[in-house]
Amino acid sequence: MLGVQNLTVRYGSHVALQDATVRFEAGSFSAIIGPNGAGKSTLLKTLVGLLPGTEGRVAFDEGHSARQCISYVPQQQTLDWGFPVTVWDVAMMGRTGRLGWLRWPSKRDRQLVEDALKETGVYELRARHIGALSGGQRQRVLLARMLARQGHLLLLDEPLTGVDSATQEQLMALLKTQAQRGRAVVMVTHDLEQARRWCDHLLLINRRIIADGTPEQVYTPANIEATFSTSHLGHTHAEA
Ligand SMILES: Nc1ncnc2c1ncn2[C@@H]1O[C@H](COP(=O)(O)OP(=O)(O)OP(=O)(O)O)[C@@H](O)[C@H]1O
Repeated sequence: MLGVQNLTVRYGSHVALQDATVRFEAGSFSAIIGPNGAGKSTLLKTLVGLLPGTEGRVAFDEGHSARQCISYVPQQQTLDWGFPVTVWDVAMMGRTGRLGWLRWPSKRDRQLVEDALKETGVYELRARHIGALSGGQRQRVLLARMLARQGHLLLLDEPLTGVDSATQEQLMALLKTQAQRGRAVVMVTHDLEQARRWCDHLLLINRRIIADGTPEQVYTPANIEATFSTSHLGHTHAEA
């Protein structure tokens, strides 16, 4: 459904990602895994279109050419939670765009927001200011905004950070359901074990793609070593 071909991303002279080629399919739940600084967020931001000036190609299959079909959930800590809006308002942004609404919500918009808040378990909190939420509740609100958007491609950057283990399981089940409904779900995570249990497609990266396939294909001692060893990082540095 969505892929990158021979993608290289530089920040100034620093090579964050080198010659990466990968596809993410509809109906598949993918995890991007790697150590800090491996280029995981960079890959996600490239898919969303937030990083111009890259080498290589980002390609969508026919019928999915518009970036409008992407729902992106950035890392929770990159957002301003002091903003004076409610849970309902944030979820509604999935329908109407940014604050200062680009258009007035329709009845369908309101229904989709209500459904999304119920599915993520925060409907009861809909009138609450987002600054008054716990970490796990904030993550659910971000997922509600994502669901309300009704995108075909769901891209999530570390959606499990700051979330207790019971809630993590619920959120993973929710994402799995989205994949089973035919969406392409792509998540950045540090949790290898969780990715192995829930995802059918894993991508190990460390500034380049180390391994790409099913959990069984990808989780070999050699691949784990190549992904997480610091000597490899040094090697890539030298190449860059
Ligand atoms: N805006 C930027 N300007 C300069 N360098 C950047 C920028 N964003 C990221 N980098 C660098 O690019 C590399 C990859 O960053 P990226 O955020 O993609 O890593 P990551 O795998 O998501 O890491 P983490 O697990 O720590 O979130 C890092 O070395 C980072 O310092």
